[in-house]
Amino acid sequence: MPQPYRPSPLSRTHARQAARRAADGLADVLHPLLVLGRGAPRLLARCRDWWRRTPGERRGPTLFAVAACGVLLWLLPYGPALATLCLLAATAWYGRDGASASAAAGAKAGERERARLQALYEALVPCLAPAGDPSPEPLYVPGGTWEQAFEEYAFRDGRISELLLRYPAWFPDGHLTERLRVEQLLAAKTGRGREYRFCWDQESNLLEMTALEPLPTDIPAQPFATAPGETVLGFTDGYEVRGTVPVRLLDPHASPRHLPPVLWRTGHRPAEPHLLAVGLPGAGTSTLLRSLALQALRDGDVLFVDGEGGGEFAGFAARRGVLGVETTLPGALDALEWAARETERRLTAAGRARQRGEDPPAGARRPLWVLVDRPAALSHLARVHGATDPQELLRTPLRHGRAAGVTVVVAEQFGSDEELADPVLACTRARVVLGAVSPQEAGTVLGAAPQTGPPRDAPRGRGFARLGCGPVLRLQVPVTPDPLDGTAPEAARTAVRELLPESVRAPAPSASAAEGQVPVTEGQVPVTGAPQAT
Ligand SMILES: Nc1ncnc2c1ncn2[C@@H]1O[C@H](COP(=O)(O)OP(=O)(O)OP(=O)(O)O)[C@@H](O)[C@H]1O
Repeated sequence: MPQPYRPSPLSRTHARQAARRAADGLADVLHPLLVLGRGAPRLLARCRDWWRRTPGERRGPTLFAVAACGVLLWLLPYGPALATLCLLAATAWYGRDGASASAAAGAKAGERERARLQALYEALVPCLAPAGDPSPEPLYVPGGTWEQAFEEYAFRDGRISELLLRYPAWFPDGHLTERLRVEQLLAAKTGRGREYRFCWDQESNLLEMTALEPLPTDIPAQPFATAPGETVLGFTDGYEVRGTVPVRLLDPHASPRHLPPVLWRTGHRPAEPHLLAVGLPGAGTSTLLRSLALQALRDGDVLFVDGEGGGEFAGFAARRGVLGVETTLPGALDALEWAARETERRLTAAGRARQRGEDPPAGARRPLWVLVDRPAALSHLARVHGATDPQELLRTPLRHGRAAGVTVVVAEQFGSDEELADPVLACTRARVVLGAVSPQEAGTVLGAAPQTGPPRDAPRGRGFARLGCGPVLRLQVPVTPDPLDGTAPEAARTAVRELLPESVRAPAPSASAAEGQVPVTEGQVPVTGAPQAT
């Protein structure tokens, strides 16, 4: 049966490019007409404004002077032609690109929009117009109008969606608190419940505000199309990252979308080999760990240490590639001691192989992920019982994990993050913050404050990510619930179940596939069954 014709994305792109080229060509040909068409309403608007500003007693003489000039031009040889030429020149001048943007915008703005812009301007006056402003012509003055400060704007659904405003040169735009004051005011006055991106152009004293579309919250766990060594932390805005991955949505009837992922590179040469995620309670850090574990299990082994002991990772127990799910202090200590020894063993094995001019053995190459949820709780217990601090045991995997193919991910809650040990803070250069935290709080974890702040009703799994010294990206973690959590949507739990490796009780698929894996069930200490542990 012949298949229905489905245009490929490439041909659509070509069609779009062809249409764009045709439109560009047409715009070039019609450019003079477009300039005149743009200039005429601007000129009219200026004349109307000027007429409105002219006091009543001067309107009569002005009209008389204009009429006299008109008659004179009419009588002069070539007068009408000269007048028409002057009018065309003036129209073209006002129609040029960037000419009198605010005046043009003002002409387009309706009464309600003008009122909104004026209200916003007046709200900004106390922030941007202090007593004793030294500028001869202040941009922000009580009783001033928005046209003098707002260069560009756009409305969407009756609310301001974009704004480019000029701020005074004296404004301390290098101070985070001063910036945040203006940003919070703008966000509050332009409509709550939305997220905004603020770009401060310090060279030109311009602030650009853009209302952002919400990030999609219906992306289930799935095998993402990534290169080896790449892990999807979540999804972000299209303008921040290059490239997209095809994504299936929770709704089985919805067509797949191409979304921009936040990709974290792990393996032997990454700049950010370990990750620290800090979140508000219930914001989704355990979910992030589950999402990472499902991706890591495609070609590696995973060891869970759950400091809270809430059974968040019980669904992973007794699965192939899962070396352990430790929920108690003794179990966690044994597991982390093993992870430290395993890191050393891999380093030694890889070093010896290199001396012989060979590749490291497969057992030293297979990625190992150590996922630690709430280590501060374990450290507290260890202090009480006089045991070794589990975070200290992470020192070796954190310091040498990169060369040994060991990746450490630590998740902690705000409030307990001060109890994170130095090695954890020093070696985790990939950072994630989850929950509706203030930009300052996010900045303490990420090392730079985000240009946006999450709305008060931030969905679960929403936050920010920063890889090394890169930009702060908005992040939405895929829906990856505990498959045993009855409150989570069934479709999302099924997606997780489908990705979980087989149970260790199922017959091994083949000897080579099981190489380097020794399954350990929940509560078992990985050290006893650790592969090639020395
Ligand atoms: N990205 C997400 N999309 C949808 N639901 C989520 C997401 N992240 C978390 N949730 C839901 O929010 C609830 C809390 O998630 P999770 O247990 O991961 O949070 P947490 O930060 O570990 O909190 P706590 O440490 O207090 O348990 C769960 O019901 C989970 O299914």
